[in-house]
Amino acid sequence: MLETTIAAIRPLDEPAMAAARELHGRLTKPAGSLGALEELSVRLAGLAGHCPPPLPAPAAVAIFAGDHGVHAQGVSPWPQEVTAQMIGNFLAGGAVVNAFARQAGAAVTVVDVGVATPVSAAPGDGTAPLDPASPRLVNATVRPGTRDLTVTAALTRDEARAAVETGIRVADDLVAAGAGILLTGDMGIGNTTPAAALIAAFTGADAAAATGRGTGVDDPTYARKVDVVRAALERHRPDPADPLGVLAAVGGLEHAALAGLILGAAARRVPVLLDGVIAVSAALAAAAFAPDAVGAMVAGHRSAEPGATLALRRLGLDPLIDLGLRLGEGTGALLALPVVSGAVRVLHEVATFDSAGVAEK
Ligand SMILES: Cc1cc2ncn([C@H]3O[C@H](COP(=O)(O)O)[C@@H](O)[C@H]3O)c2cc1C
Ligand SMILES: O=C(O)c1cccnc1
Repeated sequence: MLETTIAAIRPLDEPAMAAARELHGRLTKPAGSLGALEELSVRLAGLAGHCPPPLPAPAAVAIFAGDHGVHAQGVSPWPQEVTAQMIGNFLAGGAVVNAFARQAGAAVTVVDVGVATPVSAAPGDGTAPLDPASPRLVNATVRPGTRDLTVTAALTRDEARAAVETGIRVADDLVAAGAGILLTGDMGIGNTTPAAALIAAFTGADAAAATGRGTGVDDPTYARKVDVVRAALERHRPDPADPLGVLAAVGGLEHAALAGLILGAAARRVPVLLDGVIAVSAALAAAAFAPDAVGAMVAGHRSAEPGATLALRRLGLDPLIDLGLRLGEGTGALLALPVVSGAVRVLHEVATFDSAGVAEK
C-alpha cells in the first residue's frame, strides 16, 4: 500500500498552473497584488489539474496521537497520561483545536496510533467523518508508545510501515467521505523530541539547532533534550535516503502516520495543510518517500519551534501565518484555512477587467 501510494504521486499539472496565472492577470486587481495567495492558488490549480481548482471544503483535521518511550529521559515536564486525557478533551470538544475547528467549520478525527495509557472515549463521540459538530475517535494502535530511542530503535520497520499505512488509510477515508482539504494535527507528550531528531536526520542540521523547548521546558531540561537528540542520531546514524528507517529509528507513531496522511493526500491530489513542528518533521519523511508530495503541501504556519523553520526551508515552503504558536493539535493549520479558501475563491468569484468593464492601465 505504501509503494502503490508513492507510485501514484505525480508532479503538479503545468497547463492548469499556466491557466491560473493567466486568469490572475485578467482579474480586477493589479497584477501580483494578492502576494503569496496568487502562487498558492496557482499551485492548487496544478494539484487539481484544472483551473479554477475546487474550493478546499469540507475541511477535515486528523489528530494522530501517540506516546514516546523517550519520555523516560525527562524531555517533557508533562506526565505521559496527558496524551490520553487530551484525547478525551478533543472528543468532548474542549481543546483549542476544537474551538478553532468550530470556527473554521472543520471536522475533527482523532486517530490513536499508539497511546500508552487507556483512552476514555466521550459518550456519543461521532462516527460521521465530516460532521464538524462531533469529533470522532479511530482506534488504530500499532503499539502502546514507541521504545526509548536513546536505548534502541523507537519502532521496528514493520511498525513504522503500519503507522504510515494507517495515515494513508485515514487520508483515503476522509477523501472518500468528501473532504476537499486535509489538515494535520498531533497529540503526544514528548513528541517534539522525535520531531527534532527527524528534522536533524533529514536536513543534516545540528541537534541543538533542530531542538526547541516544546511545551516550554526549563534550561536543564532543554540541555538534556539536546543531548538526547544528539545521542539518538549518533547511535542510529539514520540514512535520510531511507525514510522508513529514519521514522523507525528516531520517529514516533504519530509522525509516521502523519507522513502517511500527507502521502495519501498527495496521491489523491487533495491539498494537505500542515500544522507545526511535528507536521513538518513528518512532511520531510513524506518528501523523502516521494519528492512530488511537496506539491500537495501547504505550510499553515511557522511554529515557534526552531526546527520547524529548518524543515520549511528544506521543503521550500513559506508558511501562511506566523503568530508564534507552539501548541500543535492542528491549531495553526486551522487558523490558516481561511487564507487557503480565500486564495481559491478569488479564482472562482472575482470579475475580469473585461466582464466588469474596468479599464486596464
Ligand atoms: C495540555 C497540553 C495540550 C497540548 N496540545 C498539544 N500539545 C503539544 O505538546 C506536546 C509536545 O511537547 P513536549 O515535547 O514538550 O511534550 C504534544 O502533545 C503536542 O501535541 C499539548 C501539550 C499539553 C501539555
Ligand atoms: O509546533 C508545534 O506544533 C508544537 C510546538 C510545541 C509543542 N507541541 C507542538
